Amino acid sequence: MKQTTREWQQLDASHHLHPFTDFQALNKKGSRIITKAEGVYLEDSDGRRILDGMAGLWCVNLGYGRQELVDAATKQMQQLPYYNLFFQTSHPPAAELATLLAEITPPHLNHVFFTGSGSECNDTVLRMVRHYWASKGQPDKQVIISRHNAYHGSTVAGASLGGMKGMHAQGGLPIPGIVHIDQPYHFGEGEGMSAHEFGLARARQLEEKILELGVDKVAAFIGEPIQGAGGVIIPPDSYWPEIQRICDKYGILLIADEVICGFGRTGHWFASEGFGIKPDLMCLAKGITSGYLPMGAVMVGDRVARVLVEEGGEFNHGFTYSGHPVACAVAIANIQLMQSESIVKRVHDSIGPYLQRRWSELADHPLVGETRGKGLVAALEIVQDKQTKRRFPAELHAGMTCREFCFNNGLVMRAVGDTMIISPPLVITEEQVDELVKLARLSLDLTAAKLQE
Ligand SMILES: Cc1ncc(COP(=O)(O)O)c(CNc2cccc(C(=O)O)c2)c1O
Repeated sequence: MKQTTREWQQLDASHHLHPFTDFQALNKKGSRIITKAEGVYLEDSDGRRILDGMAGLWCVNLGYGRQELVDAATKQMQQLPYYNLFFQTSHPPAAELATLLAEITPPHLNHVFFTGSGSECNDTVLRMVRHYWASKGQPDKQVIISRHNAYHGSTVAGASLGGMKGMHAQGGLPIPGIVHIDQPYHFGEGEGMSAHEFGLARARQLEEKILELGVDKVAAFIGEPIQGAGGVIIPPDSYWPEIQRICDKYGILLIADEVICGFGRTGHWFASEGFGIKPDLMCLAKGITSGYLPMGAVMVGDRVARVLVEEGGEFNHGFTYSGHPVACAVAIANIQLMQSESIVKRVHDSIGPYLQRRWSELADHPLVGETRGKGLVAALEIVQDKQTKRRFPAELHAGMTCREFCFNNGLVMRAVGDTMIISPPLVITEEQVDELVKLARLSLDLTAAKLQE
């Protein structure tokens, strides 16, 4: 079906409702048609090459065009394209991937519940932790505490666990039994406190909330080690150890949502290791298959797995595509490539520090109030005044303006409000990091000129 860009755009506008999109605005503008990709580069229907600074949606960790992943999918598709895990059946890819995940995740995480996405992971953990406490004779321990501006997906439970007002406003969310405390966003909400004291203050809101609700009502706390879609909110070092201490003190379960942070993104296989926390449950998706096929997995810690296995009876939950065999085969090949190419070590020891060093040079730009990052995820804050950190008036849409300049200059950067984000494939080279930073600086220059018009 060879079409011109305009023809693709017309078909798309006539029939396709995009996620998180103002449909009318996009139809006026016309969608950008991405037709192929290789390494860290996309190509659009006009042949333009674009450096994918977002690895798709934080997920194409091994980059595009990895033939090993295509071969793994083809082989499994030919062998067994689908079978389910419901009828007391399993298949080799599911058993092999579960074993591999138990090996590469922290030592107390030895059981896997497969899903089809990150949102489905979070729906799973909500039901799982409530079932866990009910199985222990404490059915009233139902509440899950999350954070404002968290992102945990778009299903009803995922969006409710998330803390995004715009999502809660559509569909009558959050559902009961989910409450939110403030996020550890020092740049935006630090109120003049040092990072250390701010991290403790925000973590201690968890203890206040537990005591307000009653320990006998609280099932778990959920958090992204680094909040991704909320704007790459990297908590102060004092934050996570205090959260862990409070969870341990009151015996509530700790859920780490590593859909973005997992699989090497922060320079560790899993960010929980880097932040020194020991989650009872860990949600994984995105990088598990480098985005080549949809997959999610909930890692279940021994404390929870023992109760579910020995006392839980049948856990009435699961999905048609839980542990899809082809997705499992691609995930196995993906993880094995990460191991054989020492991807995580390279992020931790070389390309991660290199990117963070080059990225931090942008802090001298007149528009930039702060740069921050860890491993191969980074952000910068666009401000009108560097000293006071005053933002531009919202109606100027500084972030979206910068994002458009990026695209037009051949770079994908994500804008969350006036925070610009990068999360490139983990295989990016130093030369490509240089190109990314150069294009980012050019886009900031163009944005500054536009905002001063
Ligand atoms: C931490 C976290 N948890 C759960 C999900 C949901 O995963 P699924 O999408 O596979 O159901 C996510 C997904 N994160 C996500 C998804 C789509 C867009 C963006 C963005 O930053 O624009 C971020 C996520 O970042």
